[in-house]
Amino acid sequence: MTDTLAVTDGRVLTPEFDVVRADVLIDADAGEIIEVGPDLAGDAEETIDATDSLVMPGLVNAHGHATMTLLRGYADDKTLEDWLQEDIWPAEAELTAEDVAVGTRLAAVELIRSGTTAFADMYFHVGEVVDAVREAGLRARVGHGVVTVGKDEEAARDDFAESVAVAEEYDGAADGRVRTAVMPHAPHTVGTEYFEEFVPRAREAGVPLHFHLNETETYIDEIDAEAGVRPTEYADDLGLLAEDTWVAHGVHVDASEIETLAERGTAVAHCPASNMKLASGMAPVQELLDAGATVALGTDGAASNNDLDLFDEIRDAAMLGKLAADDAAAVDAETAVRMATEGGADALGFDSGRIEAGANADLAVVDLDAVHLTPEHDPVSHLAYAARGSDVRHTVCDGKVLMRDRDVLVFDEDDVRERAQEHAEALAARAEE
Ligand SMILES: N[C@@H](CCSC[C@H]1O[C@@H](n2cnc3c(=O)[nH]cnc32)[C@H](O)[C@@H]1O)C(=O)O
Ligand SMILES: [Zn+2]
Repeated sequence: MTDTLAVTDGRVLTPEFDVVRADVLIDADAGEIIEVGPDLAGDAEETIDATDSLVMPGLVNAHGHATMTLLRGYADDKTLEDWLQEDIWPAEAELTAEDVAVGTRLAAVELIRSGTTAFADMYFHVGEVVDAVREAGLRARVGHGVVTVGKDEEAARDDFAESVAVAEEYDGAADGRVRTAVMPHAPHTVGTEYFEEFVPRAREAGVPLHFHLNETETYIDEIDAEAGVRPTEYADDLGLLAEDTWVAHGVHVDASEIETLAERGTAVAHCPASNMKLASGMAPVQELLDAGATVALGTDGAASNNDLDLFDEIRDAAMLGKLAADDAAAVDAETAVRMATEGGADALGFDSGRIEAGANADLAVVDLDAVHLTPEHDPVSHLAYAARGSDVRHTVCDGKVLMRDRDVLVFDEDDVRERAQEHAEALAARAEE
């Protein structure tokens, strides 16, 4: 007999965005939703209570660098270029595999606490990331980030080759919860000849690609100077754009680039908090959506955010989307919540982000019994504009309970925090030597 779990006595956010009273019955072994409907508790071996709560799809963080939690608050208030070159890259040069293990666990606890069940990760020491994901019970699309600028030919080729090898090695790890992608950092930080050599190899390996696109004007100028075209056209010519590819940011995309992304089916992971903090600009999210592009949400690394609470991104995406469009009706509440759930799942290629029979059992149960959520006119409005990660009571991923009544079950949280503090201090000391 299969293990079953029922989420009982709550209200459920349906794929149509109706809110209905229903239980959710889950096959915990298969990690799938069996049924959504009334009175299913009797059929289950284990139950979790959702009284006064809203059961929503687990949030999907579609762009980030989990280990960068160790650099949270390390360097703030700078442009992207200065911040990376003066602070982040020197610190990352000192990062060890153990730092990645510790930092990714810290990120995992934060994600679970705020109802995120799937995330994307572009970093290095990917084996450590995979181990942390396995232990956390989360779902992730991970990859090794490639930078070739400043490297000699051999080191550059090794870096890209490693990204392909890592993607092949770990795809399907952690009972299939880990999927992979080849992750060249950005069009301007990887040389053309390396894209030409390795993109076909990534396609042969059957894995997606993920990279930063048009994050700042400076980055666009670099491609313009080198190739005389917009970066999206440059990426398209190199075969980088496809349905299973998703890009981060897409801040400064013009009308023809928006059309290209939509035509290729390449999703955009919008990172509003990171874009505001680094003053990168305002992504034309409503225009992307109107063109038919899939838009997901990401936090980016914690060092440019400075947390991993996707409820902030939902709210920021709605707010910034209105400002960018100069239209208060742009990026409405439902749209913003959809980007953080089904948009992210579609971008990352997971059958999650919807609470319906047959989908992955990835859920967040949000406690609506709170002063800042009173009164209730429209729960979807609350999810977009008033709820926060700390309102999440239970987190379920792949049919397993990762957090119950705000108690994270998969890690010793105090131990994770203590080790993160130690590793962050030692890292900062090495970087300043
Ligand atoms: N193997 C590469 C590492 C690339 S990982 C991905 C990189 O993205 C960097 N990163 C973090 N946030 C941002 C951002 O907002 N824009 C661009 N890069 C970022 C991060 O610091 C990390 O170095 C190397 O040898 O340097
Ligand atoms: Zn990034």
